[in-house]
Amino acid sequence: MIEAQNITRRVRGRALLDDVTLTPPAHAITGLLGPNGSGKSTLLRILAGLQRPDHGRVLVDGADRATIPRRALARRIAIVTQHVPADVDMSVRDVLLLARIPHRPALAPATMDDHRRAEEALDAAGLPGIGDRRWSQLSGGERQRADIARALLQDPAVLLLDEPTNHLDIRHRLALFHRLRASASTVVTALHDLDLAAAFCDHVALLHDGRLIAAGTPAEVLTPATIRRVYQVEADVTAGDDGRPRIRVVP
Ligand SMILES: Nc1ncnc2c1ncn2[C@@H]1O[C@H](COP(=O)(O)OP(=O)(O)OP(=O)(O)O)[C@@H](O)[C@H]1O
Repeated sequence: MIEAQNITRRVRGRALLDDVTLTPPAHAITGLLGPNGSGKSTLLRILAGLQRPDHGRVLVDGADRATIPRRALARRIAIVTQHVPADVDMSVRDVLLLARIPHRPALAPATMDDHRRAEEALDAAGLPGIGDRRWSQLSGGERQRADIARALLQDPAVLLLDEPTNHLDIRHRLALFHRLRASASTVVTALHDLDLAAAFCDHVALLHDGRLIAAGTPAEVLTPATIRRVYQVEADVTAGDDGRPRIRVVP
């Protein structure tokens, strides 16, 4: 559905991404892992079309994304960036309704159904009744949850999330991943929390210095040797009853 082929991105001679090929399985959750500065956000931004690669291409349903009209892409791909903009002078409801624009004729106003769905999206995000609040007045965690609700309201075939849990408390982290698991979208999410990745991702891809060094199931990728190599920490990894790895970083 979405595919990165041989992506290289250089800035002032330095490779932020070096020949990265990623094929996230459709309708599954792919965790994009790697230390700070390893290239996760850059890859997500290139997948979303917010940045261009110097080499390589992104395919969407088999077609080069550069050839697909913006509006058609907006119906298929949604992104939640790491730093959700706060200085937006709009109501929460109006921000969410932006997600429906690609789904209706140009310049047509939001429909009753759009309004109903926006309220439902806020309810599902655990934010009932906040539609009239100003976006700029939400807390960091509320804004992150509302922005994820906006992206889901876009009904994207591909949902790209950059550190979607960095402002969320533990309950809302779990709630988010249960929702992602229930969604039909192909999800690619940058994550620092290896336990969360092990528990919920179907597939993980590990970046290190702009290179993809491992990809596969969490059990295949999240081994003590790989964690040591990439994160330079010692970790005990055991298999849970569900076969998924449980990771305990040795202090
Ligand atoms: N516009 C830019 N110009 C120069 N360097 C950049 C630019 N954007 C990103 N970088 C550098 O590219 C590298 C990869 O950054 P990126 O944000 O993709 O990493 P990341 O894996 O998402 O990191 P983090 O986990 O800290 O969010 C970093 O070293 C960063 O400093």
